[in-house]
Amino acid sequence: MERVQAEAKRKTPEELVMIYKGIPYPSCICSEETFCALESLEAREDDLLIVTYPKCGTNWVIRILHEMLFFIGGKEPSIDQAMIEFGKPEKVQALKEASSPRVFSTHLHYKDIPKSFLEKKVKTLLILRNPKDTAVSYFHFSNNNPILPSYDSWDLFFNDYINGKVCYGSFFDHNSAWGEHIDDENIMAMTFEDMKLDYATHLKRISEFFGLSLSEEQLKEIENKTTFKSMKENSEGTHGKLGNTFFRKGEIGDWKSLFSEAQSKEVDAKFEQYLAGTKLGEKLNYKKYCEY
Ligand SMILES: Nc1ncnc2c1ncn2[C@@H]1O[C@H](COP(=O)(O)OS(=O)(=O)O)[C@@H](OP(=O)(O)O)[C@H]1O
Repeated sequence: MERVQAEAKRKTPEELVMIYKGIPYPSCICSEETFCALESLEAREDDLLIVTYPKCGTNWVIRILHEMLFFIGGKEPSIDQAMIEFGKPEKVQALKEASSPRVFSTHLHYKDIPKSFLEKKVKTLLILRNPKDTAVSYFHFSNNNPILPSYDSWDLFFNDYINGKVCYGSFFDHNSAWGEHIDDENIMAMTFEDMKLDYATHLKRISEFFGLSLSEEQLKEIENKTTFKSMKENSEGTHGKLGNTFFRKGEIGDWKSLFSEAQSKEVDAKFEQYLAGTKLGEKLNYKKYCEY
């Protein structure tokens, strides 16, 4: 990872981004070759898939599933914790050979998920977060992670975010396309906010969804190990020098520290256009978390 970051520091902001099938990605860790190789990744019925738009709680849920599988099988899944789309094309071979159960995570839009995952109806946990906190988290992450273009101001970032020009494209496109599948039998959607406010209940729902039978004591232990505080304390070990960047505040409502009223209204308008009246929109509980 340090080599990748050193390489990133030599690139111009434009060079840090590559476009694949119309969507921008961080060029230091994504490539067309890897995307092509992923198309031949065969899913297995016992795979576990986590889907998120960036900054919605991916690392939190990956850790949860690793801890759960540790209790079930006595060892953690062999796959590294990066998104399936990150890395060199050879890495896809390692994913193919990894022993079951495999925990995969991705920020890909629905249309770009390897087809086999859809055909095999792999159990998929979709983690959602309100678009305003997601934006603020993404802004800080972009300015602290050399592989992403950095921004001289929040306003400049906001402009790219609202126009879908950040890596992984538009939050609203991503959410509305996944939202069409929210009732698929193999998909369970859960919000960052619900997890924060009623963690024990949602931890149990995750274990039940994936058919992982855990005792109350085991769930309690997982809960304690995966609090924000605990994950932040261990973040240097799990995420190296970027640990503090991955585990920044872990709060609901931090968007109020940066959004202007006009920016808030712009996001409200996008929500109305893309998600209001949909099941996913309802799940986001937009009024509660995003009212200015
Ligand atoms: N355990 C726990 N509890 C509460 N919040 C947590 C937890 N773990 C991660 N986080 C917060 O999730 C945000 C990072 O999201 P991702 O892991 O999806 O980031 S990434 O897309 O993979 O870079 C980022 O949000 P912000 O703090 O708002 O920036 C993290 O702090």
